[in-house]
Amino acid sequence: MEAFLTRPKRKSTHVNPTPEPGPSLEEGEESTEIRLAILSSLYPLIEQETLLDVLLAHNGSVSQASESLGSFRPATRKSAVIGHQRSLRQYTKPATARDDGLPSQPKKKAKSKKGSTLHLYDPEDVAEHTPCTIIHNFLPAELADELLRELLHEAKSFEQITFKLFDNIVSSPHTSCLFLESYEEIQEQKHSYYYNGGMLNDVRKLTPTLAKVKPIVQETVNEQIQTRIRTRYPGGKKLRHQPSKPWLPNAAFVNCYAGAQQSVGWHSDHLTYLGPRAVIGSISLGVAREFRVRKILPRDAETNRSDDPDGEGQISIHLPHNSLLVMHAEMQEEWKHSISPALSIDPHPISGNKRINITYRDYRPEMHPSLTPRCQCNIPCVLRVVQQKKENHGKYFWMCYSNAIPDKDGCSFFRWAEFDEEGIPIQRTTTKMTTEVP
Ligand SMILES: O=C(O)CCC(=O)C(=O)O
Ligand SMILES: [Fe+2]
Repeated sequence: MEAFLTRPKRKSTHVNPTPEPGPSLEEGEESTEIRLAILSSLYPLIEQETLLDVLLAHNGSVSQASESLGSFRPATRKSAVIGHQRSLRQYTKPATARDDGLPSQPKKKAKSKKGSTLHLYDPEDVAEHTPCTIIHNFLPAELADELLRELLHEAKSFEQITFKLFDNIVSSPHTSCLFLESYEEIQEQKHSYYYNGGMLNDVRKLTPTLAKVKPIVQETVNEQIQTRIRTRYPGGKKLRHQPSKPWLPNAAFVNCYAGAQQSVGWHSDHLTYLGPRAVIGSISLGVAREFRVRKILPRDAETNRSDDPDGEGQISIHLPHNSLLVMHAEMQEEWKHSISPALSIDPHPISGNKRINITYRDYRPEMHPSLTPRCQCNIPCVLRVVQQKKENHGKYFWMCYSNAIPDKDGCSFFRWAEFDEEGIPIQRTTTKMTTEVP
């Protein structure tokens, strides 16, 4: 443990958080997230909420938390096997009048209390309690199997994404690869787009089946966006900074989780190239795994408490083979997600112990790195949003990326990012620069 924390440089340390191009660490929260990730990589069988509690009990000291966890082995842990269907509709539907004329039971609000995990299987529950919608049996069965076979073949040569964490080079505990539509876009991607401070070496052309499935995802996601706006958003109106124009997926980021222990830590996906209020269409194939989400509630600077501790628990959405999960426009700014390690999995007839995930993404032309600010390191900045602090909550900002580049220490560049109603960046000629991160 100490060796891990203090060793000056280490080739590939296995750690749990933020691979790319999806995830982004939250501002000012890096240390907690990263410390949690380190603990999580050391104790993969202990729930992240428990690890967080232990970490907080030791004032954020990983080594002390690790010491007290040293002999800890969870006595019992809920089975990770995907099984029964539990619906929350009984709690959330308005109660009907009683036959005996007595007043109806008050409507119970299902909450995900801090420290507990609410397991959701039913699409109506998912839409009600999370910023996602799920569609089961999304593709014709044969097409889903064809896509799975094709991507299992591709995944044989996928690599773990490595990035810099303090002075260590660490790698994500699963493999992935980015697929684009044309060779021009691949070249462009390899030479202009930065992720965690570096560029992607392995970018491939969409496979025939990824290309065939793309318009199906596009149509469904656009329908789902409209339904979401109509049924869930205030006044039935799109969110501020959410584009009105249709969602056009032009990239597919494919993840492969080989075995129960492969995972991805808590993160929000980078908005740098997707822009504000990004929507993502995510297909799951092969082994069913748990997708966990939790809302980031702003905290009071003095008490470090949120207004609604009952809203902070984890929600687990079960993602079976051939399901489409739409992460809606409120997701990346306000929630975090993860694929937690599982104790056990049900093998899939085609993929064995593997799960393939495809996230179709709309890399927006107005977010091209040639149009976004560069910091003093001459590298395009990363776009982030204030998630935790009440002050400036929801505001976007650009900051230096290169802290994540091996052998580079980065600079203190910071600039508020402004967007119009449609989420298009507003270019300013004069810029305010400060070293203070909100
Ligand atoms: O595997 C999944 O379902 C999620 C992957 C993810 O969060 C990402 O690629 O950003
Ligand atoms: Fe993600």
